[in-house]
Amino acid sequence: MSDIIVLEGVTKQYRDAEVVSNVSMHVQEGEIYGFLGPNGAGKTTIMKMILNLVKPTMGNIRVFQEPVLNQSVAYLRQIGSIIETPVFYSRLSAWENMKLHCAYMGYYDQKKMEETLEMVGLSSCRDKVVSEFSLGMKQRLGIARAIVTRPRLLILDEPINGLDPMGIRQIRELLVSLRDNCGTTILISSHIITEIEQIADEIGVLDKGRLLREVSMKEIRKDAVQYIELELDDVQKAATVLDHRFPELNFRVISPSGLRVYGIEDQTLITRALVQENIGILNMSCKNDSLEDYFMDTVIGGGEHA
Ligand SMILES: Nc1ncnc2c1ncn2[C@@H]1O[C@H](COP(=O)(O)OP(=O)(O)OP(=O)(O)O)[C@@H](O)[C@H]1O
Repeated sequence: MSDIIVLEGVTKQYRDAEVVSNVSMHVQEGEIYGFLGPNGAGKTTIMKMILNLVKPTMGNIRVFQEPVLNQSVAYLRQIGSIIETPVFYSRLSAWENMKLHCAYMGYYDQKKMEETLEMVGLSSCRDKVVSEFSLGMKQRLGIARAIVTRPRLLILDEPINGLDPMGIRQIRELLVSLRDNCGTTILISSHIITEIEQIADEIGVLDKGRLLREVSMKEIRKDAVQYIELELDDVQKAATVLDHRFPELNFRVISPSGLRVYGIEDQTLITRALVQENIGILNMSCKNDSLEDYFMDTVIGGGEHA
């Protein structure tokens, strides 16, 4: 697979603030690349630079193997995007907005437009004016507009903002199907890490403008640590008991009622000890480290540069 987006040593400075610092990243053709980072990490700024909406202060960006600065507008015809909140002609209907967008992109395919509105669940509201749309409906329309031309590359900044659980699931399935059936490459940011975990092939973790990690989901799953999570009626007492009885045990209190025990095969030893001390076990489950754990460890641990 070839790289469809490459950033080399990209920095963006606004006055005296460096909001993106020396970022190098690679998005391969046909993959879903999940962009994670706390508020203000620089995700939107990087997406804007890829779309040539903002110029980098330093460094190189190549899209489809060509430097962005040398590209003609034609390269934008191969990209669908949502950056921040999508904006529409609010007095026009969903259908009219789609038509205008297609005309602007030099693409008119009525069947595809109908199919796309169906894919995002908006067929029944196609003639409604956008000013009467809810936030979630506008978000769906933004996604429809981004994918109607079946672009080679999709850049989606927080596309599931404001969607209800069914909408989130529909969009998740839609993105996976675009990757699997149309070979679309997708760069997506979201604060809903569990959603990214379900669809991404590669992850980039950004914090304070620096790319801390670039890693495949396969790699994250391979290294995922197994642990037992216990919900208890007295976590502090449980921690004292475990400390005394099993001095070598690796465990961590994670919330006022939760405790995690790592690297243990026989959980009965622990549960028996807790029950003997009259500690109530409200819930117990065996889990793997999630992408959220990886993200928290990377950002809070201030992981090394990718
Ligand atoms: N035009 C601008 N002028 C000055 N500073 C800016 C400008 N645009 C963004 N910034 C700053 O750049 C930093 C990164 O912003 P950016 O929107 O890229 O972050 P983000 O990771 O997308 O955040 P969020 O998850 O909150 O959307 C922020 O500190 C922001 O205030």
